[in-house]
Amino acid sequence: MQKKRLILGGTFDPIHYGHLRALEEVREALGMAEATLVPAGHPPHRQSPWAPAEHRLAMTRIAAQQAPGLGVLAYEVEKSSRSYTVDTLRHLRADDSDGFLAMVIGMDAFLRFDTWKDWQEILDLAHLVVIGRPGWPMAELPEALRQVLYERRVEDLAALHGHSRGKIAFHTVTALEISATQIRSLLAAGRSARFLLPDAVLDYIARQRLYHET
Ligand SMILES: Nc1ncnc2c1ncn2[C@@H]1O[C@H](COP(=O)(O)OP(=O)(O)OP(=O)(O)O)[C@@H](O)[C@H]1O
Ligand SMILES: O=C(O)c1ccc[n+]([C@@H]2O[C@H](COP(=O)([O-])O)[C@@H](O)[C@H]2O)c1
Repeated sequence: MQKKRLILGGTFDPIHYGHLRALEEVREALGMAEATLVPAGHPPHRQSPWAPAEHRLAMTRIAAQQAPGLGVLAYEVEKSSRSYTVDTLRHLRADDSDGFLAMVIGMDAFLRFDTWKDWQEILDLAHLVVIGRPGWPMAELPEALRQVLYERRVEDLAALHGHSRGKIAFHTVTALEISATQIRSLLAAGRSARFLLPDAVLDYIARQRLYHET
């Protein structure tokens, strides 16, 4: 069955309003009813997330309950191997080879996109929606990515709808300078992280004592 799918992958350690608001704004700008968060199980590029995958999945599910149409794909957490984005996209394409598939990626992640496993295949499996993030200028883009932009960039999100995959669009979202690193530091120092992430996620963190001093 052909679907329209919009995904945002992340370590989500923990998920916060920077993630949620960015995905919400892209979803709305694309005129889509649904969007999916994809927590990474074993991120290939990090030594180790702070919270175990099952807790990051649980926090992501709690956050997703806040909005109708927001879903969570547990695929990367449920498989034992490393979470390469290309594998997840192949998995989604196995279900729906022709449907519209777009992946949101922050500018900080896009600047290193040419180091991702089979990154050129990723571009043939899905659209990329690159969102601006405070402090990460485009000027730092490596040459390989400049070339890819030259070949694949479209003017705006609306132009993606003419294709099911393979294009890159930039979209500016409300700049929320929130990071999971900042939240972990605040909590470890015994300080408040309220209003940076959903209260229900904070309650879960407190119950599970995930980032607090021991
Ligand atoms: N405040 C934000 N605004 C827009 N995009 C964001 C924001 N925070 C994270 N993202 C994007 O969301 C995706 C997942 O991010 P991730 O889970 O690594 O969060 P993070 O806050 O960057 O975490 P950490 O501080 O641990 O590196 C990435 O593509 C990242 O660029
Ligand atoms: O597949 C890869 O090689 C790859 C390399 C770096 C990052 N990613 C994915 O990019 C997303 C954002 O990563 P991060 O570190 O910002 O949470 C997350 O879904 C990662 O699995 C994927």
